[in-house]
Amino acid sequence: MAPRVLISDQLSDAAIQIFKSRGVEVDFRPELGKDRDALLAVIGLYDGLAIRSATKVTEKVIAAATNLKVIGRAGIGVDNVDIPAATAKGIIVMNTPFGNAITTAEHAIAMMFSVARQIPEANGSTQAGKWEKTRFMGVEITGKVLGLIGCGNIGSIVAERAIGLKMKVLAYDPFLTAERALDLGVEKVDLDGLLARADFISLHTPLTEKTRNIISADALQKTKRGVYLINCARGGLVDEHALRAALDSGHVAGAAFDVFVEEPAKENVLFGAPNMVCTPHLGASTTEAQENVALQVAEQISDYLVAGAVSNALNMPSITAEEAPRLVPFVRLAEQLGSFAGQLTETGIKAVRLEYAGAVAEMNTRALTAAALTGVLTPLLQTVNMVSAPSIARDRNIQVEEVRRGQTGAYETYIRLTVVTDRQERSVAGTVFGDGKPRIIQVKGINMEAGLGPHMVYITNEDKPGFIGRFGSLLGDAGINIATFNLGRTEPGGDAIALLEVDGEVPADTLAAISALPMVKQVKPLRF
Ligand SMILES: NC(=O)c1ccc[n+]([C@@H]2O[C@H](COP(=O)([O-])OP(=O)(O)OC[C@H]3O[C@@H](n4cnc5c(N)ncnc54)[C@H](O)[C@@H]3O)[C@@H](O)[C@H]2O)c1
Ligand SMILES: O=C(O)CC[C@@H](O)C(=O)O
Repeated sequence: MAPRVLISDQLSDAAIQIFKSRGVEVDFRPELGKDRDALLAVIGLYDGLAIRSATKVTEKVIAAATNLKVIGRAGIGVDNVDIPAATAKGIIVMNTPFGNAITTAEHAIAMMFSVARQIPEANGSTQAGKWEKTRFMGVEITGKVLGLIGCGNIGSIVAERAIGLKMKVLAYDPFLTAERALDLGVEKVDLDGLLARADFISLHTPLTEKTRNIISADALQKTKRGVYLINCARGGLVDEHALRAALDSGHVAGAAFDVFVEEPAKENVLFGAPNMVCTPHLGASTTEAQENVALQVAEQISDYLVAGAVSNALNMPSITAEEAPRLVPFVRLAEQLGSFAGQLTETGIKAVRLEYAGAVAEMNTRALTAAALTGVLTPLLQTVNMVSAPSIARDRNIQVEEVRRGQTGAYETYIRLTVVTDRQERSVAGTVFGDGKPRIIQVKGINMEAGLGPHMVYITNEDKPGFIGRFGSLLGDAGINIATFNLGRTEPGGDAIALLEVDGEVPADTLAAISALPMVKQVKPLRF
């Protein structure tokens, strides 16, 4: 059945064409972004959801989204999506991090000129027939200092444009490296240094607990008298009440805001302040940017739903469309190894260690580790997948370790998974053969070779004569057919293991009878 996607915000037509051309069924219902109850009523029908900023994907929406696999944000900010809730439910959240960056940077520059020359007010006054030539005295930006708070995708484009306009650019961004600052031609400074020196300040960070009110009343006091403030990033980065006071007192000469604490901003403390320029979150609103983000989001959602490729996900490692087909058998192997160990683990897990050797060490091991953790956790939890497993492991303080090395043994590819509990370490290793099928090749360091089917039985026993015959009779008496039988042992007469595929579920009394055989140490039915 073709996957179904809902577009619940205004998105360029380009997205619809892409979905259709990829064989994805698409419903374009932008009215649902503003009607939560209507969205709740239908969201259960969809595998994918494409949004901009109007749709609020809350915990409640996610709880109702029983089939949803992916949420794609045509844009950058994902503050309208409850990512922890989506992650916990195994839903991928993607954005399009570059598609509207130039457009938004241009908006910030346009806002800087607008406020420096009071263009909106001068426009209103002129068209009202007032011709107030002496009222609108502006400032030049040439030679002025622009302070950027946040110098990522958009901030760095603003920096390039501002340098082209002959401004001196300072940047405060804890994640900006000295090399990148040098490349961009900006001076990396601390926040207080920026506040003290900037003639214009432009914000380009996400809204986080660290950046909320980064421009507070206190920060405003540290700025130069006559400073201009531009915010085309997120409402909440600036304390709006403190800014209003600073505009009224004339300490801040002007401010240009595209974003507000509450949106849509129908009323706001900043409205009507002296030299305040406002736009209704138009930063990304150009034909070019909207086409870019719509195309990108539709491609990303389709790639995931149709081919399993993951790009620009905020809660899952990326998997390219090219690598997806090669990765799939290893994802299956990693998940099976995890599931094998997870089903045998009965006490709290302290750590999971993954060793990748040979060609698989060069693959996307983050994705494989996510698959292995899914396998480990699935027997313990109701719903877990590659999206939610790493965060569940983190929440439960399970230490996850990855080791990668070249080929060491006979197998071209080799993955060993070890689960560490308070009581013991249990490891299981596997490979993928040329037929693309995963095989188990080692359990507890004992070599063997077994494929995994839906019903398996795992036995540890002493390597003594008579075990196979008695064990086979017990299964035969219960009417259970053996499909495959694989054995391994440390040494003749030492520890032995048996891994069988059977054609149905083994009844509990048969398992009990097997477990009562004198040489048997452990019997465990496994499901895959
Ligand atoms: N107005 C609009 O329509 C519009 C359009 C696109 C993006 N945006 C917003 O613009 C902002 C920037 O987007 P981007 O694509 O450049 O993001 P980005 O992730 O590329 O850059 C953000 C930068 O902020 C920095 N940063 C994080 N925490 C910081 C802190 N405490 N102090 C200083 N810097 C910090 C990061 O290191 C990063 O370099 C986002 O909030 C995004 O949602 C708005
Ligand atoms: O979709 C929009 O118009 C705004 C997008 C912008 O806020 C973003 O974060 O990408």
